[in-house]
Amino acid sequence: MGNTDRTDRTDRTDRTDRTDRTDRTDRLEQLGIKHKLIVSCQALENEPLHSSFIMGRMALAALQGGASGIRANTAADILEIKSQVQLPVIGIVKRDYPDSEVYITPTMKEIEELAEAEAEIIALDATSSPRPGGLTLGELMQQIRDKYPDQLLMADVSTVEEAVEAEKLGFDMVGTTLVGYTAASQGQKVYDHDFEIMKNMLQAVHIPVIAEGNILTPDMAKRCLELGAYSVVVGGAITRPQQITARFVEHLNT
Ligand SMILES: CC(=O)N[C@H](C=O)[C@@H](O)[C@H](O)[C@H](O)COP(=O)(O)O
Repeated sequence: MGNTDRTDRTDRTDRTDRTDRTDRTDRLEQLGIKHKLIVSCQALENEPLHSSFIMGRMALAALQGGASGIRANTAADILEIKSQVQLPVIGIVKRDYPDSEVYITPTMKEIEELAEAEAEIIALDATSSPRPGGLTLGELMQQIRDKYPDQLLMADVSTVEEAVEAEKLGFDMVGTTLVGYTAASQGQKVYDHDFEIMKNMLQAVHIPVIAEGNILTPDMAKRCLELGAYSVVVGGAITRPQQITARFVEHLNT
């Protein structure tokens, strides 16, 4: 009898999870970012363009150029961006914690800030790096899903294994954002060997794969979509003039 009760409860939970997931998949489709360009508008405290006002105008420029979505850091920037453009936002909060290398939306606190700012998608570090407070990614996911069952979640990963794990944990999409930025992916670039890591991720998971990180040219962005990426996120090559300038200068000096 007890077992039957448990089975019924598990079935119900499974059904609810499946319904939530189907709803979220429909909502992702409705955002209109499939096969489209998303522009990341970010400037940290140590960057010349650090300012919510400027990020809002960057987003407006991106909209005028034809972007279909924006990626942004902090609730303040997201609110300003949303006052300028009606585009879906992938929100993150970059915050350093003393006991962890994880800095992209590391804890529930940042998730709450982004949910409050109504980011259509929340992205968080889903690498195997140890998290603040010793919480596992699975434990954090459980907390997020308990509080925000409808929230679309993007896993920023650095390896194929992390992408597989993210899918198992119930993320709605996975991004190549952190390729080259973790110990596990040191020395790699997402575009190496014709985007080999991304191709392997596309083989390994069923959820959408978003190409992000070091996509430097329109050709690269197009290639990502040709290979099957759901969307492509471009940041520095569009919104960080210091990086763009350095690329020109370096080329002139070689
Ligand atoms: C590694 C990390 O912290 N990436 C951050 C994630 O949001 C941003 O600083 C990047 O600009 C963004 O991922 C887009 O990439 P790129 O600027 O290379 O096009």
